[in-house]
Amino acid sequence: MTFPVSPPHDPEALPHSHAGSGMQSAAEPAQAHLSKPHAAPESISLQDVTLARGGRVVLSQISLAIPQGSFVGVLGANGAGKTTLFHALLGLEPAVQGSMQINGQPVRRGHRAVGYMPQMRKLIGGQFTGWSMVASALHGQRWGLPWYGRAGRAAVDAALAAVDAQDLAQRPVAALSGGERQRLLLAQTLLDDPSVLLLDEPLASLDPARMRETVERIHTLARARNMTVLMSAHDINPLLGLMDHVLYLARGKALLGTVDEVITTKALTALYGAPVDVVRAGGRVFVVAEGGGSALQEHDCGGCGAHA
Ligand SMILES: Nc1ncnc2c1ncn2[C@@H]1O[C@H](COP(=O)(O)OP(=O)(O)OP(=O)(O)O)[C@@H](O)[C@H]1O
Repeated sequence: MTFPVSPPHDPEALPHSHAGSGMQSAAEPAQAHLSKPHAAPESISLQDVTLARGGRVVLSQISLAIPQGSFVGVLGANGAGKTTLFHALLGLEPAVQGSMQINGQPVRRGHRAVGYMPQMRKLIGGQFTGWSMVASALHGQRWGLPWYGRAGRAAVDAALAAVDAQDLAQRPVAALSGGERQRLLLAQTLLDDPSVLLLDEPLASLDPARMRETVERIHTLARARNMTVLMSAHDINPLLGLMDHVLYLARGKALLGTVDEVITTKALTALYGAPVDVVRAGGRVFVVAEGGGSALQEHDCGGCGAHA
């Protein structure tokens, strides 16, 4: 997927024409919440939330509600605020204004119901086995706990089994492929049996087949455990057909809805405040800025080749 460059924060108009669609934007704070069969309770909700980094507003007056069990792709150009949003939901970045709840409770640091896979994943502890690497995240601890107790060991075994990684348990992490390490990282996030998973670019550096396999694995796990998943990505295509909703961030605003509601020329042009084309070809979706490649960030050019 390709995204246009997002200019510095400029909270201007978003489309006001989605009434009745279930799509939510910061311009429509009173919009009905996303619908799910059986009226699932809210898993994540934000009211009028503004987030800043380094004294600069990154997301402005965001209001949204995500039902329990939703699988949400979080999309946006570099710097759009995906990681900032995750940090805020983890209680690591206080909101400048507004309120945020997870499972009906105000967000707080160290919430056991929230599993998190960070974006920057240096290979710390590559000398460990897969089992030790997963165990190192028990109860939020990292690296070096010598003894875990019976319950802890069972939790590690269960997490490894959940991601089909028992065969990696005794292998040195340094000798594993990126995709295998990804599975161990996912196992870490499952240790506390979370009801919400925040996954920051878990597909980074995977090949297309591994990307899809990873999304399917996470989707299957999420469905089986009724977990809410927010997964940030730079390419929407591996997520197509599995996401319930897209949360698209641009220019300090957020747009939440189904793929068909959000990933349209009209909706994204309004969100960006600049011409954006959504092109569907061969079962894939591409988002391109008017003027083509030069306006696009290299990192976002998952589909640039198709438009050359
Ligand atoms: N520690 C920091 N101090 C100051 N500004 C920061 C910090 N971290 C991020 N920012 C800024 O906040 C904005 C949002 O960054 P964020 O990391 O949330 O974007 P992102 O959508 O996750 O981007 P990417 O796709 O590149 O990971 C960017 O303009 C970034 O430069």
